[in-house]
Amino acid sequence: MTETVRVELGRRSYDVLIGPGLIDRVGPLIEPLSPRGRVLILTEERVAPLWLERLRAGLDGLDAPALTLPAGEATKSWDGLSRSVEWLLDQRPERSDIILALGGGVIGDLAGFAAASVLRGIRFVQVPTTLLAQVDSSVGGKTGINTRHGKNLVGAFHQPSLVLCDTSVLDTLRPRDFRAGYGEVAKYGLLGDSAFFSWLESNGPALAADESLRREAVRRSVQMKADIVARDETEAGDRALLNLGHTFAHALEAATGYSDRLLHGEAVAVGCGLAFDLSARLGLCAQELPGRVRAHLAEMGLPHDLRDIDGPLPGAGALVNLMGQDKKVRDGKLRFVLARGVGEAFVTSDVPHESVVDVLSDSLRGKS
Ligand SMILES: NC(=O)c1ccc[n+]([C@@H]2O[C@H](COP(=O)([O-])OP(=O)(O)OC[C@H]3O[C@@H](n4cnc5c(N)ncnc54)[C@H](O)[C@@H]3O)[C@@H](O)[C@H]2O)c1
Ligand SMILES: O=C(O)C(=O)C[C@@H](O)[C@H](O)[C@H](O)COP(=O)(O)O
Ligand SMILES: [Zn+2]
Repeated sequence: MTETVRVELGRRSYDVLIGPGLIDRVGPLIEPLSPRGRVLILTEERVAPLWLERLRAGLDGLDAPALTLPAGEATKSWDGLSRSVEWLLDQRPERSDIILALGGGVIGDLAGFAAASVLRGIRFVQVPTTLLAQVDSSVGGKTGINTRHGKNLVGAFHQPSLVLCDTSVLDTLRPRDFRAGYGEVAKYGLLGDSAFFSWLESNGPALAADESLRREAVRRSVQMKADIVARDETEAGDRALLNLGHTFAHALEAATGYSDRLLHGEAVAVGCGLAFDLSARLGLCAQELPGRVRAHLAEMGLPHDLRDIDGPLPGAGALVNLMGQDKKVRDGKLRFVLARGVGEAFVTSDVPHESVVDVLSDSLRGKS
């Protein structure tokens, strides 16, 4: 059973297909995009041994050279970009070729940026292999890399031409990577769909083992993202809601060196807990709401407080300084995505500095 969500962006509209077994049909599915072109695959060393040959078999004999990069967030870097771009140029690409990203959000963001840059833009297809990439990073066209100045600070909006979310590919994910992806799934319910959050409270623990529930979670997440992106492709307004928890998350990822100490989805879970703490502290939402959010994140095995992060962290003041690298900063003021309730997020810069420091200090309390 395959579900389709359409991302409506005029002549750059595209489909997101969701269901088991899509990887075996990649050839016929991408053929209409470029009947004569080649497929240039970017992937990484953990995904390639599991899924590359299967994908190639599904390409029905199409010419499809592949570059296999190191796994992990450090690949979403200048070094990863230059290796990708130089390899793509070695293949003597033409504009009728297609770049195919086979991997999680790291490969998707990197390959998308390479696709935006090579020959000033080649079409690309996302075959996301993590829960996070299926529900979030493969859709919407935000591509880019991290630099020493911060997370995702160099990149481009470059929409894919097709997204193939094969839900059976998630079977090989390590449990920790599945849980991290769930951080972004929970985010959707928290930011804009309280019925979805209630559904997740009932069904979240069963998702990892049940393909049809997983497909439903991916479909609802992708549909919400597609609607938001169609309204606001380049984040002039509503799209910033997708950043719930991220002002905190990106600072924490910088503080932990973009390493396995804290995965992006885990940082988002901690950030969502803190965003609800801040909302309650400012009297915007009910005082018991952060407890409800945390109870669900904890049930899903996700961190939700700074004291849940192993190893040393900077103090509250230093974390606030790191938040200053955020793209939502306006006139030097931090902007946050806060909430009046579950599913009722909004963007505001009306947040006293001391309240942010207090929330961070509380969350650090008891940290060893
Ligand atoms: N562009 C966007 O809109 C957007 C949205 C959300 C997140 N992101 C970015 O996405 C990145 C995080 O993505 P991620 O969580 O997918 O990380 P990732 O790409 O590093 O994948 C997580 C881990 O899973 C492994 N893996 C991938 N697929 C697998 C599979 N099928 N079986 C077994 N192992 C597999 C990878 O090797 C890696 O170790 C971050 O850089 C984040 O900033 C971007
Ligand atoms: O697609 C978006 O818009 C998002 O904000 C999705 C986020 O989950 C994602 O982490 C994104 O990469 C953050 O973008 P940034 O522009 O805040 O770096
Ligand atoms: Zn994110």
